[in-house]
Amino acid sequence: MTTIEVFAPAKVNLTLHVTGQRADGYHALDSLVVFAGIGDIVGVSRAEEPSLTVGGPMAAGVPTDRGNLVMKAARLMDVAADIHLEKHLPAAAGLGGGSSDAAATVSALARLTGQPLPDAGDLLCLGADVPVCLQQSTARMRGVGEDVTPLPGLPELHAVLVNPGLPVMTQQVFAGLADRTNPPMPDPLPEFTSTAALIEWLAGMRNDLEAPAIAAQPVINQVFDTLKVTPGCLLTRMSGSGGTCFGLYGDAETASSAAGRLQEAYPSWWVVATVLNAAN
Ligand SMILES: C[C@@](CO)(OP(=O)(O)O)[C@H](O)COP(=O)(O)OP(=O)(O)OC[C@H]1O[C@@H](n2ccc(N)nc2=O)[C@H](O)[C@@H]1O
Ligand SMILES: Nc1ncnc2c1ncn2[C@@H]1O[C@H](COP(=O)(O)OP(=O)(O)O)[C@@H](O)[C@H]1O
Repeated sequence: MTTIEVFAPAKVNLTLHVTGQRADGYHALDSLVVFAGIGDIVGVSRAEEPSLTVGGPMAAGVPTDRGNLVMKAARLMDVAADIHLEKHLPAAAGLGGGSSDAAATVSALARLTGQPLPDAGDLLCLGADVPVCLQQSTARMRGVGEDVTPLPGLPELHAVLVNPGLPVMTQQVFAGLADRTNPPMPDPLPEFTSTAALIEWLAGMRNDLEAPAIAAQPVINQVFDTLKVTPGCLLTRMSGSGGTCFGLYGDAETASSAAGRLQEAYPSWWVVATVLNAAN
């Protein structure tokens, strides 16, 4: 029996500007999206009836029924498959775990069956993050998530991702926005010749969802405070609708030592040192 495995990396929003709201309630975004070295793994093989097993260190609480986005992705492809999902990413964390799993499922099933990939509109129905997650490469994401422009050549970044273990509901965070019409990033984006230049520019950008996410889960403030004082931390920001925040560092060793300190001080938090944008 042929099994196809696809890596589903964490999505990290280096910036997330909310620039408007559509009549259907969805928000217009302008976001610089990168992918991390950590992620879930999706394995698919053909079956008589659809089935799903979920394992891995972050499996607790992840749906194992038709509500799982990997099952929705298989239904969209109209393929009966045995799916095994190995969760390494926290759920409801601003890392697009479910979206990345769904995109990986679509890719895996397309390879398994030879079917074409679904069109952009169908992918968007699985989740606003699914189109960018299908690309798995650095991009500027606009619209509600359907407008994905690849951004090759961005310098790679050494990061620590920190999630305090409390789920954050994306819909609730968008609903808590005080202002829905904020400035986009510059167009075109500047060209970055070094990591330092990129981080300096990022410091002038924003994640507009930080304030409503902190209102929903005040522990995010503690994550920021803790990350900021780790030696060598150059920038902190929240990813997506939270609660995962990231710190950026000048090199892998400094990031890894910051992660070690954080994990020791907060054993219940999910802490990972990783490279963002490596395969870019
Ligand atoms: C905020 C972002 C930023 O990358 O990331 P996450 O926090 O999910 O990782 C995404 O836009 C989330 O994408 P995704 O999680 O796939 O969103 P969906 O399931 O389509 O939508 C969840 C809810 O978020 C709100 N939503 C989502 C996207 C968008 N452009 N406008 C919205 O208002 C809607 O209230 C929707 O009901
Ligand atoms: N494969 C999946 N992995 C994680 N969560 C999933 C998955 N499929 C469905 N879900 C549901 O989607 C919700 C959002 O999870 P997730 O996609 O990880 O959020 P975020 O994009 O904020 O990181 C979870 O609360 C969970 O119930």
